[in-house]
Amino acid sequence: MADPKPLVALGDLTWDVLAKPNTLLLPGGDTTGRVLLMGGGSAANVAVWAARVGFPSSFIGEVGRDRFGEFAVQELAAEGVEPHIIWNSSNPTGVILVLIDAAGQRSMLTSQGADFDLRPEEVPVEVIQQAGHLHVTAWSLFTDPPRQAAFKAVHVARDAGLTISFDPASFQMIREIGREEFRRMTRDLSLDFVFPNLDEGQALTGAKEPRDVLEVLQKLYPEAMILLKLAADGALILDRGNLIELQATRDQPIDATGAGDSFGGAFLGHYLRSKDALAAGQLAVQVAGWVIGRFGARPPMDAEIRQRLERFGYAQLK
Ligand SMILES: Nc1ncnc2c1ncn2[C@@H]1O[C@H](COP(=O)(O)OP(=O)(O)OP(=O)(O)O)[C@@H](O)[C@H]1O
Ligand SMILES: O=C(O)C(=O)C[C@H](O)[C@H](O)CO
Repeated sequence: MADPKPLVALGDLTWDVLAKPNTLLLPGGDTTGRVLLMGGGSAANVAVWAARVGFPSSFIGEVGRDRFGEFAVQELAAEGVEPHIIWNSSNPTGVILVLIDAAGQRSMLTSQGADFDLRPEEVPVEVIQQAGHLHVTAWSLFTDPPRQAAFKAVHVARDAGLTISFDPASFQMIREIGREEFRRMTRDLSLDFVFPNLDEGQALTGAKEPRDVLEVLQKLYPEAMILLKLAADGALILDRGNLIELQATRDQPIDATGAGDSFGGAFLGHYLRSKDALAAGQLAVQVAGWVIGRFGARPPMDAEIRQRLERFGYAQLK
């Protein structure tokens, strides 16, 4: 069968600086460093995880013309994500400081750098027109010009018949933009998939209980599949009236950074091929559970994740 048209994620490609008190961090659990630097950015993470489950994927975003930018782009390419990069000579590559507590919960301080310079005229229209799916996050909606760039990308995608997914990214952002304004902006995007976590779902709807949140979200985005991520309580998917409940795995939480992005990327990578929301959701919780048991959003693949992917028929992956 011919390869499906790629997923293209538009938005942030950054470095995460991960720090956890009293823990020495290095990829693979080595103990020779105190702070771990790992590629991040929500949109880039989604592209990487879609690629890791074997779906053709690409990324559009802006990084500084600096060593961090070059390295971040090389990493994407090594993951099999096709980079479409706008190089910025006046603003550096974004850096996210991630503080992780003993329970694995994280808080972030973001310095978006070049991310927040992406202008509508820099969006490579033909890359979107040749793709099958566009993923955007609320990091692009916080300010102009990336907001206008994201709107342009969505309009191009709609005209070219792509499906579109959206991650609200942060409840603080919903609060800062304002619930009504955030709703207005995102309803205009005519989304096919919305991926909030519980905090974001609550901030968007004013409801408290997950099922109430889901119901209001479905009214706000009637055409979309809603995927409500509930951390240790798994996830709920509302697929046009059909409710799917997903149990979380029992992985020991080390660091929650990027759990939601890995969930989204793995889900999309599976679903866009299979159109099977249950199987894609089951894969997504396995992938996200593996991620929370390790540092960072894109820990190096190991035997454990390969085994999990093999159960879903991904035996051929590197
Ligand atoms: N403690 C946990 N135990 C098992 N699985 C978890 C745990 N925390 C998160 N997950 C898995 O990760 C998925 C996404 O987590 P969460 O609900 O925290 O999303 P998020 O807040 O978007 O994540 P992120 O930290 O990337 O912002 C969950 O649906 C679940 O499958
Ligand atoms: O601030 C951003 O742009 C982010 O996307 C933060 C991400 O969640 C973080 O980098 C996770 O890898």
